[in-house]
Amino acid sequence: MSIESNLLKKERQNVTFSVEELTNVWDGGKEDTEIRRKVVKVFGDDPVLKSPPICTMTREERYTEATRKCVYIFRNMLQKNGIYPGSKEFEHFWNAMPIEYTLLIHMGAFIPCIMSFGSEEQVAKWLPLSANLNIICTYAQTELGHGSFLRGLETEATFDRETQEFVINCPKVSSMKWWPGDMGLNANHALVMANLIVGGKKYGMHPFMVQIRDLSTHMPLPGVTVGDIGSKMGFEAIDNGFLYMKNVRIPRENLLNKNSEVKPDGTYVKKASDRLMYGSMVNLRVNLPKSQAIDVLAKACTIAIRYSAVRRQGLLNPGGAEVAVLDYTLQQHKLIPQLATVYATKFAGEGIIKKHQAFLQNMAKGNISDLAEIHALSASFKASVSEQCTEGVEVCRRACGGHGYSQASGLPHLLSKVTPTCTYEGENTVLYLQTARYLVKCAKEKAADLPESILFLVQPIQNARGNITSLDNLALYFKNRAALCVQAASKKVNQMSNKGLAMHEAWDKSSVQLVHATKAYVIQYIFDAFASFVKEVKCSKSVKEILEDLCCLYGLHYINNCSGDFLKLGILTAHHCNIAEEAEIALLEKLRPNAVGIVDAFDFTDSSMESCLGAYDGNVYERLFDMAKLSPLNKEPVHQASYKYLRPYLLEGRDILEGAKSKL
Ligand SMILES: CCCCCCCCCCCCCCCCCC(=O)SCCNC(=O)CCNC(=O)[C@H](O)C(C)(C)COP(=O)(O)OP(=O)(O)OC[C@H]1O[C@@H](n2cnc3c(N)ncnc32)[C@H](O)[C@@H]1OP(=O)(O)O
Ligand SMILES: Cc1cc2nc3c(=O)[nH]c(=O)nc-3n(C[C@H](O)[C@H](O)[C@H](O)COP(=O)(O)OP(=O)(O)OC[C@H]3O[C@@H](n4cnc5c(N)ncnc54)[C@H](O)[C@@H]3O)c2cc1C
Repeated sequence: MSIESNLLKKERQNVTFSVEELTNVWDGGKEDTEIRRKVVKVFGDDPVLKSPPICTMTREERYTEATRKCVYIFRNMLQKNGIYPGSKEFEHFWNAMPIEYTLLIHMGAFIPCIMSFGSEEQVAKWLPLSANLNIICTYAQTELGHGSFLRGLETEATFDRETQEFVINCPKVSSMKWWPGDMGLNANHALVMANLIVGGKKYGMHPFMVQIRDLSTHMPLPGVTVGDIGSKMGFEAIDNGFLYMKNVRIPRENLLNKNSEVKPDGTYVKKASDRLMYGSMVNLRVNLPKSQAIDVLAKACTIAIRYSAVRRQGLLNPGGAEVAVLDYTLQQHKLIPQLATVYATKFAGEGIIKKHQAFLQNMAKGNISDLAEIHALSASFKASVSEQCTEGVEVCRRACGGHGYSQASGLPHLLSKVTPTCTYEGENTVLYLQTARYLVKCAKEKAADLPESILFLVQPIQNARGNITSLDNLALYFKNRAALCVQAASKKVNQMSNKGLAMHEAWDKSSVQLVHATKAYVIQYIFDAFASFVKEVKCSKSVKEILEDLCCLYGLHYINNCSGDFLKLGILTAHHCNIAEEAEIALLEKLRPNAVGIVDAFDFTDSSMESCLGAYDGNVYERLFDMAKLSPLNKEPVHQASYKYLRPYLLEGRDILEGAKSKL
């Protein structure tokens, strides 16, 4: 056993709580842990799902491997292993997925969309085909020229009464669909968001099923120009695509018509609120943070904390032995708060998923009264979590020094996976502004007209009592700050408008404060939800203590990072801020011996991380060396480029050096 493995073994011996029990809490119960492990094992044991490490493959190989494996998973493995939407197995399915995958937009975005936009007959037609991969369909909304401002989308679907068809056109280069996942190479259909035009009248964005490739040859159909948009910062395996359509004709029935319909005579019938057109985005914003951001940060923490526990660098005591970098207070200050973020966002996210499920049940009965609340909550939650996790992964990467820059650490891959969560499914600033709109409206309402989650905005500010670092008091500081920030931002909008500015100008001039207020709102939501979870969860004292400490650390770390705000608003005094700083440092010291145990509790398999720094056994140096040997550049002892370009000068060097030697 290597020295490094021994060091991790010792770390594990010092852990003061049951790692298995924390795993159960993380998974949602003992039974869930068993199910997750079962799913992970089935996938992990299957030889068809083995591939070379991603950092040794080209982009083309990565796309090919990911497609090969996903087709196998979706066609052969899901049904066979009882993994279907609604099952417990499905909830843990992400943990078993290969490190890279394609067909995500088809499975994760298109299928939910067909279910929310399609009539019963349309769902009956398209759902089995797509579930069996008999068709592959992308979600084509964003265009080259517009992504955020959906009313600016330019693709048109014009109704031709004569032929009972819609004619799809991208009038300009800027109107071509750009970015949709699975679209470049795999999809033969696209759910296209286009402006509906009937009899010269525009009815706004509607969803259309458009076939883009031939069913037998997979060649693009007449009028369709489609392909891959090229290399990106990450997502090498995914064929994000472009799609240009010129006079592409589709049958009238291909307008997904659950919410609105065009009759054969051209009559437009609206069956439900326009807002439901945005429903698919709410659905993804609620569901993507866990798998695409929180788990990614959890993996980055696992890698950085295990590595920091084995990496020896420098001395704490003059004359003493070299210490693990995790023993430095500053390294703890970088990494342990990231662990707190993982826990806070995961448990707060579960609350939002439950709220969304309740909303969907009500919607099925025709009641969409909670739509504004769930839209505001999911938009700001997606924005805040993606931001916190992206920052957190980069902190973890840099905390691994030089090796964190190597693809072999697994950290650059995680960073490039989490970064676009700040952009896709709604650019974060744009989403914060959506929530701000709701908050400003709520701030003007009477308490009786507001949902419980927002009531604090209009209630009198309460003073904290007793220990300032108690979870109750921390929750109160966050609530007070959110209420005061929202009130201040609303006041600014009003003042600007009273000065004579048009409402949209007043809004833009106040937008810095509005986004700040929204961030304050969503952080109070996350803290409150995590604190409530910690209070209610049934577990042993030692596990509860870990969760309480993580919750307290989440609150204190946030407050210490923006204490100016709390001071400015009169919520905390300088004396309170000093106490909060010291309390955070004390918590870091307290959590340090359990840090490896806490990341072990995430229970990630080595193959799900592909990290030389983060493997369970801690054998970092051997793994780094082995991975370097696999680099395609090391295939031959001398690379062709050296022979081709360097050799003439190297030979000159040889002659000079050997000449010098013979003169000696
Ligand atoms: C086997 C696999 C299993 C999978 C499991 C699932 C796991 C998931 C994993 C999937 C990973 C996903 C990977 C990547 C996906 C990327 C896909 C995309 O980016 S796709 C592209 C994503 N693209 C984007 O996200 C685009 C972002 N842009 C937008 O969303 C909109 O254009 C806008 C909302 C910002 C403005 O639009 P505009 O028309 O100017 O609107 P106004 O401002 O004038 O407001 C009008 C009124 O509407 C209201 N309202 C608004 N939204 C909503 C809503 N959602 N709801 C309700 N209401 C909403 C608003 O409050 C207001 O109300 P009021 O005040 O009047 O009462
Ligand atoms: C990896 C990846 C996968 C994607 N997958 C898909 C997909 O499957 N399907 C699909 O349809 N799309 C997809 N997209 C596109 C994605 O949804 C858009 O990129 C996103 O919605 C942002 O829109 P945009 O690119 O137009 O940014 P822009 O809106 O142009 O943003 C540029 C800047 O302008 C700012 N800005 C914009 N509006 C405002 C405003 N009102 N006030 C203040 N500031 C503003 C933004 O904050 C940002 O700083 C994907 C994108 C990526 C990166």
